[in-house]
Amino acid sequence: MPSCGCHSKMQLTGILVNLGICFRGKGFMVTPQQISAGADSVMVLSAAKWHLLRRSVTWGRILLRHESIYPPSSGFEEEEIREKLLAFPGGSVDLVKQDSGIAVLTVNNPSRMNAFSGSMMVELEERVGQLEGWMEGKGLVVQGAAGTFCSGSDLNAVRAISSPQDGVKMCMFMQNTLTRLLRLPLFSVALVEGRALGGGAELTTACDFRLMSPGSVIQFVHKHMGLVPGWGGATRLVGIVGSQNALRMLGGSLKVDPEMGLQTGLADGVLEGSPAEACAFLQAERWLTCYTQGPAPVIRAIKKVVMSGRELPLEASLRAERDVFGTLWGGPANLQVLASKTKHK
Ligand SMILES: CC[C@@H](C(=O)O)C(=O)SCCNC(=O)CCNC(=O)[C@H](O)C(C)(C)COP(=O)(O)OP(=O)(O)OC[C@H]1O[C@@H](n2cnc3c(N)ncnc32)[C@H](O)[C@@H]1OP(=O)(O)O
Repeated sequence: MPSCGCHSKMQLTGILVNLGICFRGKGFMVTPQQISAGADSVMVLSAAKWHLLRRSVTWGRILLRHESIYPPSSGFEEEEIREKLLAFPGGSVDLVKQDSGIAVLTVNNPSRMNAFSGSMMVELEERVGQLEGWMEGKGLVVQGAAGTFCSGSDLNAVRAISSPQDGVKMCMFMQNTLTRLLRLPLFSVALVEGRALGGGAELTTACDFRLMSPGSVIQFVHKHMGLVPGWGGATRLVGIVGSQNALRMLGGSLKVDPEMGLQTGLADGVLEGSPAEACAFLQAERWLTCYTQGPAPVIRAIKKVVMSGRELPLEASLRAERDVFGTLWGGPANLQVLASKTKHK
């Protein structure tokens, strides 16, 4: 059992406090004040608790601190990959943060059916970083420009990044970015118009929800490319539609239309007909607003606790839920409601 010497206790506790995770319980808790006073009240942890706690700290650090899912030891040198991708310019990924707390992220490369050039992959990571720092954010609509969603990687870039090593590096870069996108503490919806192909289909799975317009298609064309999803789309698809439907969609490279999307659960809603292109975004924004009405801290906390339930082992998730709860109990939103006549019609 690791001797939980004072230094490591302080180190561990420091990590917990740094993560804003303060456990309360029998002898098990140190307050930030105690830490600054050189706490020695952190009890020696049992081996099992030490392992569990370390894992939950690791989990918590990755979930809450936007850390990379690939450490440098896995060959993921983010700066090196970024430089390689910037060698393939074209298009843009645009972000508008609205006062309503709902942001709009647009994959903008219409001459290429919104295919991701290398520089757009870098821009996507930068936009996700901006959203991670947007404390007022409650919702996000991800869309494509010019009435179509995204046709995956730019094939010109794909042909140029053809070595397995570079392909895997691009894969890790996009997996990391899309995982952080999905973990944003806000409700995200992919507004699918036209086609979402290949990596574009994978991008839809990195949002909490998907809304499809009439005639739109989500298609995992990877098999036709001699590939499997590489941006994390297969992993997320299984969680969304289940393994059988995932096998069908990937193995059959099925063209998922709005009807099949609703049947399988890949689509959470279908937009109304023409002039769809005129108000598709407004419909999506209105749909999202049903879930993002309310104080930003509460909306963001809801996403955090659901994310913990989705990704963490039971006890770590319960602890994360408790800590998020602790940030709201007795907070402004809670006290304001308690001060009024509380009735939920
Ligand atoms: C991990 C997955 C990831 C990867 O492996 O790296 C991928 O996503 S691989 C790419 C997967 N995507 C595709 O294979 C889609 C290829 N494109 C098409 O099938 C069709 O273009 C379309 C999307 C079905 C649209 O067809 P259509 O309406 O007939 O329009 P065009 O074909 O004429 O396209 C207009 C214009 O756009 C260019 N284009 C379209 N998609 C891409 C792309 N992915 N990369 C680069 N360029 C693309 C297309 O070449 C046309 O350009 P011009 O020929 O210059 O007019």
